[in-house]
Amino acid sequence: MKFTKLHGLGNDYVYVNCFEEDLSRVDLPELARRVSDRNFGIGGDGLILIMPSDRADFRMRVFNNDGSEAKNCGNGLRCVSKYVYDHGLTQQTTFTVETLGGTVTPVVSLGADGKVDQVTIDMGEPRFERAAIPMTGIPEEQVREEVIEVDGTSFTMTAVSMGNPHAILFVDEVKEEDVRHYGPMIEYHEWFPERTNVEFIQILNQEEILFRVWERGSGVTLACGTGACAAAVAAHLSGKTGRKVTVHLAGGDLFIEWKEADNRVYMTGPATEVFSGTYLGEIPFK
Ligand SMILES: N[C@@H](CCC[C@H](N)C(=O)O)C(=O)O
Repeated sequence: MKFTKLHGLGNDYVYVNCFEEDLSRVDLPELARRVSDRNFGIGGDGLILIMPSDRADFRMRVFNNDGSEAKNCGNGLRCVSKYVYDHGLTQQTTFTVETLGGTVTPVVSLGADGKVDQVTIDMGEPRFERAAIPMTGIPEEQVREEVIEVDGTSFTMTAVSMGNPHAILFVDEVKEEDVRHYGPMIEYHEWFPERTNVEFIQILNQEEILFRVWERGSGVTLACGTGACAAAVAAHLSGKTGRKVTVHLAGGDLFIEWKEADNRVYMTGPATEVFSGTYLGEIPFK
């Protein structure tokens, strides 16, 4: 199986071009676990398939490194955009990509070498109702600056769906050890029937947020695009930032704008291709 390794600010996935590779008989969750393994596989935060779509120009499927399938992935979308343009699957600098969370429209900007450098993506409208996250409780109610208690510690949390669930925790100081300790407890908290991504954010000023993430199904990663969008939305809702912010992630910066005119969230950031190769490990069939 041919693959390409790309990352968005260090959020790295193994990408397979399914216009060329037929994975229809493959056990995809198991393949994701195998290729993601950093010792026995290729290594990555998960597996992303670039596929034909019958309703958009392309389709993206995302599997976390535990094999669970996610509805959306911001860094993945930027990398898919880079891949399809740089590898000649499209000549257009804007196109549509179908995900389980809806269809999005990336716009790529080219560097001096004619390859994709930055990608801006209309990530759609954020959702706040408990039913949309999903969270237990009254379906139409929103969770805004609510207290969640884990292991004797209280966090102020706002829940946002960007096609996938995000628990945004406002903290005075982002600490790596807290992400590793409390992240998994909140991911599996009984309030979240489909688990959740967990973001720890520290507001630096009206235009900047410091951000660390515990991703559902992948653990600590260096960046999360949908998480950065959700963090920008939650911070603005609480009156802590404006509508345009720079989010400082462990792997670098993303620029996020939640536009008032259309209520949609726009994410801009880089995508990087690192290497490609042939996976010689055993392919698990269904
Ligand atoms: N890294 C991603 C999100 C990947 C999926 C997530 N772990 C989930 O299960 O929802 C991003 O950049 O958005």
